[in-house]
Amino acid sequence: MENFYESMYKLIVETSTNLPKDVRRAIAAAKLRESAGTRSAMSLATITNNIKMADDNISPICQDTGLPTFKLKVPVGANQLKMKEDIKRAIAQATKDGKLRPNSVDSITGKNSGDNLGDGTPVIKFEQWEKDYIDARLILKGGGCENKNIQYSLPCELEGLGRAGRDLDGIRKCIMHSVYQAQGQGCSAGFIGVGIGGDRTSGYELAKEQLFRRVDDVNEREDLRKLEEYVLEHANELGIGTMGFGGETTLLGCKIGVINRIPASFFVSVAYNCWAYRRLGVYLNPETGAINEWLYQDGDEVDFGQAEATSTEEQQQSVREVVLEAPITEEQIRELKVGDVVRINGMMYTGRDAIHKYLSENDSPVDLNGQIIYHCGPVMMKDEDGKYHVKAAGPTTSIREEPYQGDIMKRFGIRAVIGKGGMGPKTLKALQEHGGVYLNAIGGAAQYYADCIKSVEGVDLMQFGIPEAMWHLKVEGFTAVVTMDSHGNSLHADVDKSSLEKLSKFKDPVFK
Ligand SMILES: O=C(O)C[C@H](O)C(=O)O
Ligand code: SF4
Repeated sequence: MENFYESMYKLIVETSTNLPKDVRRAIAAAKLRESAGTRSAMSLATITNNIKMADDNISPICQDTGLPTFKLKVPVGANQLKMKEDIKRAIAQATKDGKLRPNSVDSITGKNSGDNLGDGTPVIKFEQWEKDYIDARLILKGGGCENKNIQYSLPCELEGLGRAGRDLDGIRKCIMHSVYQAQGQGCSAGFIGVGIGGDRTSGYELAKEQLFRRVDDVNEREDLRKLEEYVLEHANELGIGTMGFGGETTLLGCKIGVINRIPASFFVSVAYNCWAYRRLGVYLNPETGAINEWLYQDGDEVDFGQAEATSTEEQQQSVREVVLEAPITEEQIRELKVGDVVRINGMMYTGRDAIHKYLSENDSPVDLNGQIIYHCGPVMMKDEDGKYHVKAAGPTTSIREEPYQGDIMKRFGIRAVIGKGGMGPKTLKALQEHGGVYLNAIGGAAQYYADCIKSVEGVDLMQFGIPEAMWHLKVEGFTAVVTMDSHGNSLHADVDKSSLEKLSKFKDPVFK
């Protein structure tokens, strides 16, 4: 097994940096469907650009490299203890090399282990089989989409859809609802794995197992094949679109599996995966551990078309572009409206969960008056001179900061926050009262945004670990869309409302 460590290192690096071809094909098809010039089309262009940049830089597609989860099928007699040790070593090395973000934190204290190793991380699952080779697969599923997983216990009442009973049609309603409730927060357009049956644990297990299926495979069960096709077609009629901006493509894949249950329980478990669907696999020689074959990567190179979606002159004119540089005044903010595209130059400060809690109880280490907060936990690398360089830096889900955001903006005079997925009524009210704006960046576009960051000018609160620290970033041409303005408008609230109306069209029974 002399090559096993090296094979696992390659599997980790490829999974983090090289999006599988079956996923690329689904994204390319979605890009063709969106009308040029819309916000969704522009977002998809940024996404495909980002995928290419990750290829070229061999850097993480998204900064959140998730909870690494390995699934291995091994011949009888293979030494699982040795394999586990090699996998852990490869994880630590890939983290050191900036291919994975240090993502393993103590659940209670929040202390980051720094190397992605710790109790329960990474997840490694073994199964024995009769074949004479090793099948090793890895999925890097980030936190934003993981938080949008959902489990239904049938029968239940669902917003928009009414009663979901204990039958195929009830299952259909749950799956449609799961896509609606995710909105853009799991970085749509997404992929879902569905597990029918089992208990709460094995149901989710089965749902996640479905994410290892190929995007273009066909379910062997006729009833489930029909259900998969139905969901894929109709979920795209909800109008949630890329990043929840509205549009034609909300879902890129739906895979459903079923296992037995016990009479009292009827679970439908849904695992939501963002467009940055990073899962790969290899077949290995069981003696040496060398890679014999890569999975999911067959077929031609995928051409995403032009880097920028073309738009008609009329559409271009309807999108207003504004350049902002901090410190920003209240007047500048009041001029911004939902739909405006903002290009930012100059300074911004990262702040996510730990910083928001900290700022709610303490003074800020820097003057934030007129400044911009970026909800982001980057991947950083230190060079020999002790200088930090950004390896990946896309936005994180903003709604987690909802309890703090409005108060913090008012207290410190912050004028703009950048994140993804939108925020709730409390923040919207604060934006209106204080004169603030919420800017939506494209989730997962970590290479694209890293490229806009010209230098790291400093860092505070490093005790929270790399992703949670407050990084002082100097940016150029950092582009985001105003989705909540200081006049009480929220694109997120609008899309939520209209998609709920559309969801209710799927109330009537379809599968008898
Ligand atoms: O943790 C992050 O950087 C992002 C996270 O995956 C999210 O989607 O919110
Ligand atoms: S930021 Fe978006 S693309 Fe990245 S892991 Fe989170 S949900 Fe996925």
